This record gives sequence, structure tokens and C-alpha cells, in this order.
Amino acid sequence: MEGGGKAEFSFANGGVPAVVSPRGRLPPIQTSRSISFKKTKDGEDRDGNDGICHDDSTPPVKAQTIDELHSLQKKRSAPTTPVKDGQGAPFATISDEERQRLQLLSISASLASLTRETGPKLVKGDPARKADTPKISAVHHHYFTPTISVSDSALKFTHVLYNLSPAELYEQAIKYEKGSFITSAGALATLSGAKTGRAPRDKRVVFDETTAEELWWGKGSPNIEMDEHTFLVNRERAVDYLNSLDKVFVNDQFLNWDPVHQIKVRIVSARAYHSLFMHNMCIRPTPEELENFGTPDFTIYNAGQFPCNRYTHYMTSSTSVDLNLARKEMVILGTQYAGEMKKGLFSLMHYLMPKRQILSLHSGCNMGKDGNVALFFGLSGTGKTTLSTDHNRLLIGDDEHCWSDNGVSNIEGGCYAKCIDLSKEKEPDIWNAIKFGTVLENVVLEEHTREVDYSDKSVTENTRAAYPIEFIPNAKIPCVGPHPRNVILLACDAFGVLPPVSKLSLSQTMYHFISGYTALVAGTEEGVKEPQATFSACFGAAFIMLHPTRYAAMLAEKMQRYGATGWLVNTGWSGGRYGVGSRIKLAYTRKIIDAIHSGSLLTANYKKTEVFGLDIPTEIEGVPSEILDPMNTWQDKAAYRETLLKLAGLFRKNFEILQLAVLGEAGDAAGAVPLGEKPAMLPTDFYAAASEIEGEGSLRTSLPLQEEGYDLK
Ligand SMILES: Nc1ncnc2c1ncn2[C@@H]1O[C@H](COP(=O)(O)OP(=O)(O)O)[C@@H](O)[C@H]1O
Ligand SMILES: C=C(OP(=O)(O)O)C(=O)O
Ligand SMILES: [Ca+2]
Ligand SMILES: [Mn+2]
Repeated sequence: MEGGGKAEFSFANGGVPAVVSPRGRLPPIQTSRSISFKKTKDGEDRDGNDGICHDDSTPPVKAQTIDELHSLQKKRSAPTTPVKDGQGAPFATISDEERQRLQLLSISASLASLTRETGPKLVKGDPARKADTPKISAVHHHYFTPTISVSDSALKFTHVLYNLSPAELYEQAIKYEKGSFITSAGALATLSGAKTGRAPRDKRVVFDETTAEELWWGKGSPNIEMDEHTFLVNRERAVDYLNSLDKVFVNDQFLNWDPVHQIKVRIVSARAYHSLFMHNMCIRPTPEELENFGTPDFTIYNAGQFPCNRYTHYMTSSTSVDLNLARKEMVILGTQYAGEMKKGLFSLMHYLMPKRQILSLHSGCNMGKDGNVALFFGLSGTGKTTLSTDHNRLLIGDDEHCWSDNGVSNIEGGCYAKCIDLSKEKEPDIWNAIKFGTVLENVVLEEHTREVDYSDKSVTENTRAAYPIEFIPNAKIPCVGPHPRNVILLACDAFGVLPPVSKLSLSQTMYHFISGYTALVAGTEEGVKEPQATFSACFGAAFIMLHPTRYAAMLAEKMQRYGATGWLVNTGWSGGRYGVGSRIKLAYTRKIIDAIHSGSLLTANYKKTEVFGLDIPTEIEGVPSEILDPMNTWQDKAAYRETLLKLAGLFRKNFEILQLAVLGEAGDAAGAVPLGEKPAMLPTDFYAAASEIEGEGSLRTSLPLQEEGYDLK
């Protein structure tokens, strides 16, 4: 393939194509002198030289040897912010060397085996660089005075690549990780390996005295239990794997833009891909903040290249993602999909924040220039990222937020956009964010030009771009805002029966929030025609830690207190179900969202739909009125009503299951009384909103209480 179809040039002459004579024959060979210099008429070179060939007239390079030349290439920049001295700064008023030593000591403690006597010997820098190989003072963290048995790992050094820059991580990826390429736009294309999505069934949470009381367990809960001992077995496996490597990547970063409730996280991983992904997705510390980082609040050990041992208790596959709240640690084995880290931390926040009376939200968030904030809830693929990235508004975040008494704050420092069928015309801001620094997962690129084909699903349909939020031109930095005015629930209804937009009462909002409905088409495989309904409580059942009513009650209370309006927006099908109708045009959905933001939809004329009892507007600027009532768009009205009743039946069925869990009739009373409190109270008419919905309760959901995810078998 290489060079195929291209004009042939000879590059023998230092990169300048040799000139080919008009008849296609090479011109006669000339001396370098006659090529380099045009002679003046008196026989001398133009620059007055005497005929000795000089390469150029610039002064010579300031190095005596090649090594010296290379050493000149890199300089060490001074920190841009002075290191604070005095109160609270643990590393203040100490030397650079001492600070480095303490940093390595902290990392060594993080990486310490729990069964052996020492932590690993660590040294900073790339093992490939001779200059980075230690002579004497590497950090060796001693837990006990070493006795007779010292393991082999105590004899070797592990190099730590600490908070590398994107450029350095590019180099590491390209040198050492197969499948890494720089795309024509400058992004780093990479492969996540066998897993191209999250594996919710392999996610486990340590069950202990505290979590037994506090968390939601049992039917419908995403929290699959494991015991402390098994966690330690997996932790040891991950740590041993990481310590067996020549080098590990360590990221020290933050979660949550609310400074009062910021969490310090450390991510230890074996791939530059993982390090760059988290660099983009978490909040990046300033050099000063990094100097003062201290001990992390939470640590991820990502040994994703290495499988878990299937003989280990509780392990049902080679993949295990384990969360230990008491130890403040997460271990990843057997999956390299980077989204596990992002969403693992989100689970942590779904535990920590409600304890502080802060609501954690699986939602996008943006703000108008006048300060009106909107939240966009929805399961994967429903439009949180696409619709929160709006050229006319400030982006606060695309996926994970907190709502406290002070307003909203983004948990993350980056966005994670779906790329399948991405187009510059429809989503210009996301398109333009894919540039140097962005991680592009599992896309297909043209071999020679390195141009990405966003329509290609050869690796997976779940192709992704992870970029820092400031790559979106109108990002709101810091990513915080006032209390939301609108709460938009997104559903991609592949049945094609939900209206493009409905205004919700508070109890309807709670009902749909707790239901967390979406229906997507299973994929592009042949023969899959039936849309699959998914119900995921709080639009994020895979990430919630407490019972859904706990989050729903907080949302109801906040919406009521701050006067927010709820909306249900169908970003899915219109004019018939999947296969008959088509997906609602993004341009129309954007017009609908504009009307919500501007307040014009609040005062529109409404009519009530049958079965779901939704209030739908009769007119919206820029949207054809006939599509606002889905019944109009179906040719076959009987099929419409049948499908509508079927969907309502799925809702009822799902709600019955949830209600059992709430009331404790499923033998799971503990889950309904989270954090030692009375069952969270919902608005009294909440159940009324549920019972108003007609439907064929006997119909089964194709995926009952499904968690969000891609690797569902
Ligand atoms: N009417 C629509 N509204 C929102 N998204 C749409 C619409 N039609 C097509 N899409 C596509 O659906 C996908 C929505 O995905 P995304 O915004 O990443 O979802 P989420 O962030 O909720 O996981 C995008 O690829 C977008 O281009
Ligand atoms: C990162 C994810 O979120 P979303 O699909 O909602 O963007 C995910 O579900 O893995
Ligand atoms: Ca998601
Ligand atoms: Mn998203």
C-alpha cells in the first residue's frame, strides 16, 4: 500500500526532489559546487568565498558532541506559580530534593505489598533514559525492619512516570503501546483491547459492617458483593503486577470543582493511554497544587492488562473491578477500557457526596450567558454530551455533577464523547476538540493519511474521544454554576411513542427519574430488529451506591426549593419504531432544548397525551408541529397504540420491582433505609403518578433492571 498511486520522486538530494528533465531523462550530474553557488561574472562565489564549500552561513551549534547537543534540547522550566509557604502546605519550605523524596515515599506507600515487608524501590523517570537510572538514593519504603526474607521485587527499581504531560505520554504510547497512532488531527488513537465498554457485571463492592448498613444491596442494585479478603487477594495481584514492570504511570489529580468538596485521587496504571485518559478526564492540578498534594483520598490500581485469577472466590470471569470504600481503593484487573476508572470514581462520588447532603448526578450541565443552568440526565447514548455541548451556552460538564446548597459543580475536568458517525457539521465543537492531547479510543483510521473514519464500526460501535473540558471553546472554567432552572430527562425511545418533549410535574419528574428509561437498538448486528427497553434507576443504576429513592428524594427537595422545571425529551425515534420511523433530527432536538432554555416553552399551549398523561406543547419555533404528538407521525395508528401500551406496561412492570425493593417486601429492607435513616420520602403524589400510567403490566422488559453498559452478555 505504501506510496501506492503516488508520483515517484527521488529524495536522494537531502529531501529536495531531483529535477527530471522535460523528456523524462535525468539531467547530467553536476558538482555540488555548481549546484550550491551561482558564480558571479568574475569567477567568485556570490558571497565572496574562495571555492571551499560551506554548508551555510549560520554560526556553529553550541555543542562539542552529539550528546551535548541532545542535552541542550530540553530545558527545565521553573514552576509558573511560586510554592506557598506557611500554613497548611505540607511540603512548604523544604528543598526540591526533599519534596521529590517525600513524593516518591508516598507513591511507594501506595504501591506497597500488604504481605511483604517493604514497598517497592522507586525512582522517577523513564527507564529507557540512562540518566534516570538511580545511583544511590532511590526511595524504599520500609514498613518493618527487613528481616530474613526479602523478595526479589525488593531488589529491583520501578520507575515512576509521575503526572507526565500529554506530549510525554504521546511519546510513551507511540514507543511502547501497539495500536497507538497520531491521527491527522493530532489526537492519540489507541485501542482498549478486548473490552471496548464497561463490564458492570464484573464490578464488585466490599461488603463489610459499614457498607452492609449504608449501601443498597440485593435485587436491582448494581453493588455485587465481595469480601475484604478477596479484595486483598486482587489488590495484591494488581500491585505485584504493577511492581513487576519497569515503569508505572502515576497521576495525582482532583475530582469536583467545588473547592470545599474536592477529592484527591491517585491513579497508578501501566499504560500511557490510561495516564493520558485520566489526565484529560480528572481535574488537572496546577504545579503548586501538585507540590502540596500530600496523601491521596482515594487510589486506583489499574492492572487492566493482567487478568484476575478465576480460582479466586467470587470471580466469575477474568475481569474484576473492585471498590473498597473502607480502604479508599479500587483495583482493576482484566479490562483496559479506561471508562472503568472514570465511572469507578463516579461510584465513589455517589457514596461520598450524599453523606455530605450533596446530590451526585449522572447528567450533563450547561449555563446560559444570563446564568440559567440546565441539567441533562440520561443513559448512555441519549445525548448528555451532545446536547450539553451547545455553542450558544457555557459548558459546565458533560456527564458527572454535584448539586449542593451552593449550586452545581462538575466532578470531572474533561469530556468523553461518543464518536460514532461524528460529523463536523452536526457537532462542530466536539469535532474541533479532537486535536493534540485528545485520546481517541478504538476508532479506525486510514493507514497512510491517518484520517479517522468515524463511520467505521470495525473495532466497536462505542468509539470515544476523551478531551480536557477547555478544548470546548465556551467551557465555563471553573466548572461551577448556580442552581439549575431546568432538569431535562433524556430518553432515546426506539419504540417511537414518547413525544419529542413533555413538560413534567414534580411527581412525574420523580417517576421518570426513578424509572430511568431508555430504549436503544441492540446494535447493528443483522436480525436485531426489536428495540430493547432499559430501566436504570436515577439514569445511572450502574453507578449509584445508595437506594435510588435516596437520590430521588434529594432531587425532589432541591427542585422544589429552587423552583426547577422537569422535562422529558425523546431523542429517539419518530414516525414509527426502529426500522419503520427514523431518529428525531438533532437539529429539531436542539430547537426544543433552545425553547426550554429561553423559557418560551414554559408558557406554550399544552395538551395531555393518553396512557402516560404527559403534557405536550402544540408549537415550538423551528420544529414541525405535527411531530410534537407522536401519534401524528405513525401511519398505522393501531400499531402506535399497541406499542404505546406495551411500553407503558414495561414501565409498570419495572416500577413494581422497584416498589418491592422500596417497601422491603423483597426481603431487602436494609437497602431501603440507607445511611441509617428512615426510608427517603418522596412527594406524596409520586405513587399516584405511577398508578396513573395505563399499560399492559404483563409484558416483560427484554432487559429487566438492566445496568447501563456495553459488555452485557
Ligand atoms: N436527536 C438527537 N439528539 C441527541 N443526540 C442525537 C440525536 N440524533 C442523533 N444523536 C446522536 O446520538 C448520540 C448521543 O450520544 P451522547 O451525547 O454521547 O450521549 P451520552 O453523553 O448521553 O452518553 C450522539 O452520537 C449524537 O450524534
Ligand atoms: C462513560 C460513559 O458514559 P456515557 O456513555 O454516558 O457518556 C459510560 O457509560 O461508560
Ligand atoms: Ca454514562
Ligand atoms: Mn456522555
